[in-house]
Amino acid sequence: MAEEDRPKEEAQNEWAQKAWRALSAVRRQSPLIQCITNFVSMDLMANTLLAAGASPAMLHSLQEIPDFTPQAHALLINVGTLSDAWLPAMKSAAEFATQSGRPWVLDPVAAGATGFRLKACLELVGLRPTVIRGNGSEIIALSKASLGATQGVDSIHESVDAMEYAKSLAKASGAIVAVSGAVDIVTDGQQVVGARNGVAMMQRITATGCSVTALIAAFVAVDPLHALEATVLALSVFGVAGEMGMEMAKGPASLRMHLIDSLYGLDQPAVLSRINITSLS
Ligand SMILES: Nc1ncnc2c1ncn2[C@@H]1O[C@H](COP(=O)(O)OP(=O)(O)OP(=O)(O)O)[C@@H](O)[C@H]1O
Ligand SMILES: Cc1ncsc1CCO
Ligand SMILES: [Mg+2]
Repeated sequence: MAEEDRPKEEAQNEWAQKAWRALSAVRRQSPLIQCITNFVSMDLMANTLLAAGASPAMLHSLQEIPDFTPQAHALLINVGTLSDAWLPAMKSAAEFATQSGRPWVLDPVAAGATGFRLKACLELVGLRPTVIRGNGSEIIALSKASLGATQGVDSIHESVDAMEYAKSLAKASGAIVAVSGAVDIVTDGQQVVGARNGVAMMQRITATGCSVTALIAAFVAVDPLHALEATVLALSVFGVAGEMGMEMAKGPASLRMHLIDSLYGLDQPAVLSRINITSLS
């Protein structure tokens, strides 16, 4: 190795060690993750959390939140199939999580697609999520607080196009902001870290983004004082599972299965050799 590459290599190794420790903590502690999520994502999200060693619970009744949310180690709110009836439950759960000192994570699906959705997402941001994870178009819409520039739930932007918007959203909201894509970008408004794991085929499976947001909730649940690190580690670990799954897959449907199997079976050598995280700031 060239002398000048050594610090980079050391930083990379450090991230990889942290990833293995974080995944091991999730497996050991099996944090309970309350997910208020869209109908499309429920199955893949619950199975992603189980494969990682966490414990998912898809509860969204307003009446159950006072009893249940304080018991959960983290909360995930995803507005993918938002309706009038669900929004009060989302807000109540966010408030209970915060009051109970639990981290909560927001997935602002298609934030720029409709006025109702954008307003709801902005109100949820006002309830101080620990982390916000979206695709490029979602983070741009949320940061600008304006409609447009999205293809429904799919992004028309590269994650790197959203970097400055992510930083300003992080500064304005106090949340860690993550933008998924070829490079997953994570920022607290100052520091920016990139994770380069994953395969493009993951975009061809619905709810991989939703599921990695739930995985972020699980990683933050076991290390709530280091939410930026936990977020980038969750994104990278999910990406590694995608890379390994792709080696066995024939297309999106078999990738979905092999990704879950790979996440479940991830071992230390695979994590240490594949994690690809670098500082971008
Ligand atoms: N070009 C790419 N190369 C590698 N990984 C990618 C690429 N695009 C997306 N991913 C990965 O795919 C997953 C989903 O990201 P994506 O940006 O598609 O989320 P999303 O649009 O919110 O998805 P959904 O709404 O369907 O849940 C993330 O883990 C991300 O890292
Ligand atoms: C396809 C779709 N529509 C609303 S939510 C969702 C899942 C991916 O975000
Ligand atoms: Mg999404």
